Amino acid sequence: MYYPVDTQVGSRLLRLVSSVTVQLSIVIENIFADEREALFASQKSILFSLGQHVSTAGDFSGLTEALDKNVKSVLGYYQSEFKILDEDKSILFPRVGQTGSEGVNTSDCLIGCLKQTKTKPIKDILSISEPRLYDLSDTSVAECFSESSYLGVSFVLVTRLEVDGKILGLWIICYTARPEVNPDYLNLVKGIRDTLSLGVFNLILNEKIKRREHEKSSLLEFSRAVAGVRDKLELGVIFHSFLKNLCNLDELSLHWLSEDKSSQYCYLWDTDSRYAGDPYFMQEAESTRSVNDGVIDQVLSTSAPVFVSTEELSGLPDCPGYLTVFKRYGFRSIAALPIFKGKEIVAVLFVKEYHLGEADQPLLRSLCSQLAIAISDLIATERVIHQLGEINRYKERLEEEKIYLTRELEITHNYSEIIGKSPLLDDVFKMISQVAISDSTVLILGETGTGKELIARAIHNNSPRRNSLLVKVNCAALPANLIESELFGHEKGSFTGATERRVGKFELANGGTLFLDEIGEMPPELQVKLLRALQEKEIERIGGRGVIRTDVRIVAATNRDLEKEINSGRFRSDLYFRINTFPIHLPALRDRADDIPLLALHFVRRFAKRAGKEIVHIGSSAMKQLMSYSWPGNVRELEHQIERCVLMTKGSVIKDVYLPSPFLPVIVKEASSQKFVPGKFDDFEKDYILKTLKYCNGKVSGAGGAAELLGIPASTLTSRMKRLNISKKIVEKHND
Ligand SMILES: Nc1ncnc2c1ncn2[C@@H]1O[C@H](COP(=O)(O)OP(=O)(O)OP(=O)(O)O)[C@@H](O)[C@H]1O
Repeated sequence: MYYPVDTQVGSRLLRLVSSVTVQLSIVIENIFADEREALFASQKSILFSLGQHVSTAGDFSGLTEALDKNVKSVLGYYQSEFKILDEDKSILFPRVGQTGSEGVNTSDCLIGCLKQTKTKPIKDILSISEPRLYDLSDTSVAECFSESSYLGVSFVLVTRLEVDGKILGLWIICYTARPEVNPDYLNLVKGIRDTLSLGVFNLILNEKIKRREHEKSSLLEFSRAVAGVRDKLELGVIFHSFLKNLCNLDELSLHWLSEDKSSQYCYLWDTDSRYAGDPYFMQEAESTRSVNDGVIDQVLSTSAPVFVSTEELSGLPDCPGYLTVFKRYGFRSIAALPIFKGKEIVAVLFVKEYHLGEADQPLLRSLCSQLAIAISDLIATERVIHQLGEINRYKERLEEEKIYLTRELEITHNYSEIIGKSPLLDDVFKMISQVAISDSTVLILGETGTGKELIARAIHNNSPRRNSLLVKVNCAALPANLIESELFGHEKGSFTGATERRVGKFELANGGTLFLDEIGEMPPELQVKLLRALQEKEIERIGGRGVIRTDVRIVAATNRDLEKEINSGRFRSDLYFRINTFPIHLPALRDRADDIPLLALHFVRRFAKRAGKEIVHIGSSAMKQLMSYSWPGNVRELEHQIERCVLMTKGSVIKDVYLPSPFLPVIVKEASSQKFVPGKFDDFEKDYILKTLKYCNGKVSGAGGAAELLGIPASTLTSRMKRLNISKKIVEKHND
């Protein structure tokens, strides 16, 4: 309804209205100003209180608590989160400490949600300095906040945290419904963000300082631990505990490179890992391999960590087994990290599914370079110990050789010549030249004193083994219980009396020839062991823990009829067949009488020289006697006979020989003239030896000694005397 206004009344009214309007405007303006001031004051007090709480927050958890306490109700959010950039700004790490409504800790959902800053939406978000609201139903950004949407968040207001132009990360405010974001709200958010930025900056700095201190103390602890390491085992334990605990590295294996970087082998591995006990891994890892496995070669060429998925691995053309094992045990990826000693890469560390954070690198690098120094020290020590062991073994062998050669020198005379031109000896020479060059086992058969040892030496000296030792073992001269140790050696403490470790004759003869003299006397239990050693070319020291490979040529000799010995059960037929591959029969001296003058003159020259006499000839009657004697003791007997003649001869010609023929029939006669009384063979043997000793006035060895008369070596007689309990006293008693 419209009322016409009296112009006078109307203009008065208009003036009144306009002055009221002015007044009203002033009042309203004042009210607004008051309200803004109140809002400003409340924002100021919020920011003030927040600032106080932020400055005392010791970590991101405290920071979030401070936020929730001071601004959560004002901003009306559901939860808020921080994502902080790593040092090289390539990754956004969610920081532990986000709390949801009612204090629900959601941090677990966010662990591991790393964001690569190079990817499109994250890159864009980081480039905006002003707070921006994102609707999570928009798929182009939802992926960046996937963990939030999982918690029922539908909007996020994201703002960059920065101090002096240095971007620190993002503050993400999460809402379950669209918030009303007006300019006042935005101003408050910005104010809070600036306070938070300072808090975050301080926290990051604080963390850095703490990390450095931790690094320093860890390194100190590590070097202390490593300094006390004595062996690989101890180093392995330290290696695992430090790298696992400090750098969170798991399932480790360290591959050491050769000096020329062409090959590598696994030096240490995680004994707790699932694959550690896998025989395939062990076999693969412990053997030396080329570095060209598609991974280590990459590390070497780039001098940087290499990350490979196990899928990729199995596609590599020559992928070694130790890498494929990782796939078999379910690893999705492997990191291969170079380990430096100074500037040189000395090893590569394989780690399971590992993301190498920038922050971990300095500590890891320092730990690894200390480890590398420790390993190279250990390897150098191992090498020195190994070399010392080798030197000691070598010294031991040289020592044994020296003892042996000295002993040999004492007991042997001149074996360089085999004297004789008879057709029978010629046949022997032919056989020696046939067999010497081969590695065949030779069995020399012949009566005592026919020169079997001489032939054995000739075989050795004409064989390719001549520069190594010919080692002799007299199987008859040693008691049965000692022959085994003599042949195979023993470890210290392996039996009573084994006070020192001893290298056996088999080992001593390695590369050379072992002469088993009087093999027919070897005790049956040892014959089995000898057969095994000959067949398998391996021996075992008494009390030893492993077998020792040997390369020995065997020459055996006996004056026994081995076939008879087999029939009587004293010699193993299998051993006989093993050693009888190339038999050489030495003729008895009586069967090659043509050689007697040559041999006799040879011995005259030798003994005359030794006695300082000038004897040049053997008279014809003496020679006749020598030629007609039957020589049961063969060349040895002739040798001793001539020695005696030389000693007895005054002029330059040997006119008389002193052959033992008169005495032997005496004994035989005496024995045969008596009425036969059956008795033990040992008793008969004992009696016979005693009588011979009596005849020789107790002289065992040398010219005119009992051994010569009995036609056996002095060592054999001594051992038989021991066995039959014939002591010096008994001999003397017998003489009385
Ligand atoms: N043809 C020879 N020329 C020179 N000396 C010889 C010859 N044959 C044997 N002798 C000498 O005779 C001695 C006995 O020789 P050897 O010890 O080789 O005999 P053997 O057959 O091994 O005796 P045994 O069976 O008793 O052990 C040695 O001193 C050796 O030098």
